[in-house]
Amino acid sequence: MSRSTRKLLLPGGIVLALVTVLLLAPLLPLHDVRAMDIPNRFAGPSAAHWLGQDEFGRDVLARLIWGGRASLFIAVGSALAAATIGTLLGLLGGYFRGVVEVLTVRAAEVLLCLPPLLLALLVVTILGAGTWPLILALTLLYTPNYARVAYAATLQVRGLDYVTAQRAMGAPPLTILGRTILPNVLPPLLVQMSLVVASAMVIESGLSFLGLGVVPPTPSWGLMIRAARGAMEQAPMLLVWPSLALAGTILTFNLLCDRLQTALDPREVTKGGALWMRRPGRRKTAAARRPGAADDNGPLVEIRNLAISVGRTPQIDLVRRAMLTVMPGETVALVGESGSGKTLTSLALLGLLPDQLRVSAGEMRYRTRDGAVLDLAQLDEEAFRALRGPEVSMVFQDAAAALNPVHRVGDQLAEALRAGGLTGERAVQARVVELLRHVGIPDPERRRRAYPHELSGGQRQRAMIALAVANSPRLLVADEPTTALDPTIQAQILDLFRKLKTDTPDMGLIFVTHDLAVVSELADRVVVMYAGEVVETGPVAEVFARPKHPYTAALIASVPEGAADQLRAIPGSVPPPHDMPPGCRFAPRCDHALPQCTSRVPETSHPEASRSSRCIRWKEVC
Ligand SMILES: Nc1ncnc2c1ncn2[C@@H]1O[C@H](COP(=O)(O)OP(=O)(O)OP(=O)(O)O)[C@@H](O)[C@H]1O
Repeated sequence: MSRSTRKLLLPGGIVLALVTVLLLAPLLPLHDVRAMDIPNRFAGPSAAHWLGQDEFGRDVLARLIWGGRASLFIAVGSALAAATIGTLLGLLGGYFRGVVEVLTVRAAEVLLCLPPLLLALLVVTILGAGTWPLILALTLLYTPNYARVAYAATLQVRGLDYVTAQRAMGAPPLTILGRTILPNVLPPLLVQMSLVVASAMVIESGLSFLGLGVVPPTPSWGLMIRAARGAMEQAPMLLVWPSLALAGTILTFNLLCDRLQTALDPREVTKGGALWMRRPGRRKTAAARRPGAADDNGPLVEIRNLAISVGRTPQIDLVRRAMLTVMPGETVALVGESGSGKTLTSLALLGLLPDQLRVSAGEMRYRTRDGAVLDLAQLDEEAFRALRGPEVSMVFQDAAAALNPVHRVGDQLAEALRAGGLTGERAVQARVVELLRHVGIPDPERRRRAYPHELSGGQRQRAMIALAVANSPRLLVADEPTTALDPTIQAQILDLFRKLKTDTPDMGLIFVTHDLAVVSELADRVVVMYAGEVVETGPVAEVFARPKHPYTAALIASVPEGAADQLRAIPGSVPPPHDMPPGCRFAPRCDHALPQCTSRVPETSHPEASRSSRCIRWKEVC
C-alpha cells in the first residue's frame, strides 16, 4: 500500500464510520426523535439519554444521528449533483468552445450573478421549505463553480501534446473527454468537492436555522443549533453537540478530499501538501560548511559517489556512484540516453529534486564565491535559496513552461535582480535592458514589456537564459536548452552559450544534451551516464577519438555525427530503475561483456590522469 493510500485510511475510516452509523440509524436502538418528555426538558446526560434531552425532553443523541442523516444527505446529495452537472458542462464547454461554451459554461455563470443565499431563498420560497427544494437550490448554487473549475482545467489540458496525440489517432471526442481529460481535471474537482460539501452543510444549517430548510419535527443539525440558541443559558451543551458534529464532519470531508486528490494524482504534484505544511529539512547548513576546505585553484563542483533514490522499503537508486567535476570556467557536457540520470543529477545540484526523491548518499562539494566549500548534499531548502541565482542557476529545456506566463519578461528579470540584491528602480531597469541585449533580444527597451507568449521560441529561450545569468552565477546548469528548438535557432542559442563562456570566463557550465555534435563544439570535458551511473569521463576530444567504455563507443557509433564509419543503433534499451541487472548495468547490451561483468560491479579505472572508465575491458575498447 503506497504512502498516499495509507494517508487515506484515517479520514476515509471516519467518513465510513459516520456514513454507516447514519445509514443504520433505523436499525439502531435509538429513542424516537419525536417522543417528547416535557418534565425532563434540558435534562443532562444519563444512562438512558447519553447526550441529555432537549427543550421538549427529546433524546439529543437520536436527534443528532437522524439530524446528521438529513444534513449529510442534503450536502453530499447536492454536491454530487452539482459536480456531475457542472463537470459535464465545464468539460463540454472547455473542449468544444464556441457556441457549446456559451450554452454550457457561460449559461451556468449567469447564476453566479445572483447572491448565493438569495438564490437559495428564491428557490425555497417558490417551491416551499423541505429537503428536496433545498437540494435543488444547493445544486443550482454550486453547479457554476464546478463548471468553471472543469472548464479552466479542460482548457489547460486540451492543448497538451497527449490530447493532440489522441485526436491524431482518431479517438472520438467523448472518449477523449472521459478517458484523457477527465482524469487530469479530477484533482481540482476534488478540492472543489470538499469545499462544496462543507459550504452546503453550512448553508443547509443556515436555511434550516431560518426555518426555510428541513421542516420540523424532522431533525437536522441546523435546526438543532437554531433551537439550542434559545436555551443557551439553561443547556449550553445542546449547542455544542450539533456544532461539534457539523465542524467535525466538514473538517473530515476536507481532509478526505485533500488526501484523495494526492492519492489519485499519479504525478504526485500535490504530494506533501502545502509548502508550509512540509517538515523543515533535517539537514543543517552549518554541518555542510567546511571553511577550512577552501582552495582557490580547486574545482568549482565535485560530485562524489552521489546516489539519488526513491522509496525506502525498497529503496530504488535512480542515480548511484555518480562522479563529476567542474573546474571554474570549464564546460562539462552530460550525455547519455534518455533515463540515464542526467536531469536528476543536474537538479540535485540546485536542490530541485522532485519531492519524492532524495540524495541518499555521496557528496556534492561546491566552492562558493567567498571560497567556502559547501556539501550541497547536506543543504536544506533555505540554504539552497540563498545559493540559487548568485551561485548556481539553471536553464530549463522548455522556456515556455519555465517562464511565468502572466508576467512580462522584463518584470520577471527585474524580480530576479532584486532578489539578487540589486536596488534602485533605475539601476534594475537598466540592467534588465542590458541583459536582454546581451542575450540577443532585439529592441530590448520594447521587448521587456512583452509577455512570454508574445516572444518567439528562440527569444523565449534567450529570455530564460537572461533570467538564469541575471545574478552572474558561478555555475550554470543547462538542461537540454536547445532540444525544443528548430535547428537554425538551436545554432543561435549555442552561439549565445559560446558568447556567455567568453564573457564570463570563470563561470562553470554543465550542459545536458543528447547531441554529441553539440558536445564536441561546446564542451571541454564530457561525462557519459548510463542507467543512473557515470560510465566514462574525460576531455571531449580524447573521449570521442578513443572511447574507453563500450557504451561511449556505441553512443558515438549510433549518431551520424559520430566518428564511426557506419551508423549503428545500440541494441536493447536502458533498463528501468526497478529492474537493473546485477554487476555492470550495460553488460546485457554490451559486445565486450564477459561472465564476470554480470556478477561484479566494475570499479572505476583511470586510463589516463584526466580520464575515467567504469569498464573492466577498457583497454580493449576503441
Ligand atoms: N519523480 C520521479 N520519480 C521516480 N522516478 C523518476 C522520477 N524522475 C525521474 N525518474 C527516473 O529516474 C531515471 C533518470 O531520470 P532522468 O530524468 O534524470 O533521466 P535523463 O537522463 O535526464 O533522461 P532525459 O534525457 O529523457 O531527460 C529515469 O529512469 C526516470 O524514469
